[in-house]
Amino acid sequence: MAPEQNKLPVITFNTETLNPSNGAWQSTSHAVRQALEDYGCFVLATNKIPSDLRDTVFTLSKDLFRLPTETKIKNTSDILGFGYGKYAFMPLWEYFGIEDGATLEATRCFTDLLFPLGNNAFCEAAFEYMKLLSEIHNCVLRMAFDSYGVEPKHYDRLTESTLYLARFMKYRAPNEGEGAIGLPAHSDKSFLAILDDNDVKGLEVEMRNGEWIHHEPSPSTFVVVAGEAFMAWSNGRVYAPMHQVAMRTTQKEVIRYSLGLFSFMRTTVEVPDKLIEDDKSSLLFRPFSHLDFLKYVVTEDGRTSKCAIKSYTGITVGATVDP
Ligand SMILES: O=C(O)CCC(=O)C(=O)O
Ligand SMILES: [Fe+2]
Repeated sequence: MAPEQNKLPVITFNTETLNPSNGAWQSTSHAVRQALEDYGCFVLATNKIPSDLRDTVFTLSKDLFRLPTETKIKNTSDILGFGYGKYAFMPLWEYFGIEDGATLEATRCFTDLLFPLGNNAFCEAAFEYMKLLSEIHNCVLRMAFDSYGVEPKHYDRLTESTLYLARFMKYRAPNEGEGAIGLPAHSDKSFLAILDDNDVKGLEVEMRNGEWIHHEPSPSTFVVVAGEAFMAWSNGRVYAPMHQVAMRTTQKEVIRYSLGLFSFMRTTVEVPDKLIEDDKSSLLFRPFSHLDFLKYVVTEDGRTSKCAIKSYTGITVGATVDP
């Protein structure tokens, strides 16, 4: 599973790898864990999502962005990044979030709000697609947890409490004089994200050594990105990479659409004992409420911190005190 230089590792999920009693499950689980530790990110190749469903969701989601602004802004949320967003300082980027977006109920509420005359085709396709992404998400998590050898109760507790954010994003090409950055460099505050795009380049990921990988999209592949909450759960083993979206094109007609499913835990996130005992390392992150962490992220401290999760709940080990 060694990646080519300057490429993200590629991991395939198929019927063989997805059967836990098959040897391929174990080797794939280790590859997942390795990729999350080394890159915090990997390309997932799977045919679990039918290509016509994917095409339909991308086509129908374009309707969202054609709506008048007064309709778009009706999609609000108390949590930053969960509602509708378009900001003067990020002029290329626009997004809609659906809180609890892997459920039919929430997808229907969102659809009714934005399309009062109805848009059942969007609602059904978006729900079906996000539900499949949530299954892929759970599979990645289960593999990573298995590879760490933590008891299944840890997986059950977290996945039963998961709040999913489904996000629909659009990036336009820059006008003359505008920069290429659509979404500035950040690490995700989620546990894990599964991303997809309309095969238009743009996602760039920083490796541990500071070099940036420009991801080459392709149909039937997704990008899995670990967030800061996963890093804390793993006591710092999983890497939460900085990443950004850049529209490095002068062709005005190029538009990048992306879809993402981000997980947040409603229950306390804590490092399993096994991960401390294994290498006798010290606990680096106190147990924390993931949803409270999202409130911290928008405070002055949270916004200015180099790594929000470390300043929120990190424990400094072996700090020396100046005499
Ligand atoms: O559009 C993408 O591919 C990435 C989006 C992203 O990084 C985010 O929403 O946090
Ligand atoms: Fe992100």
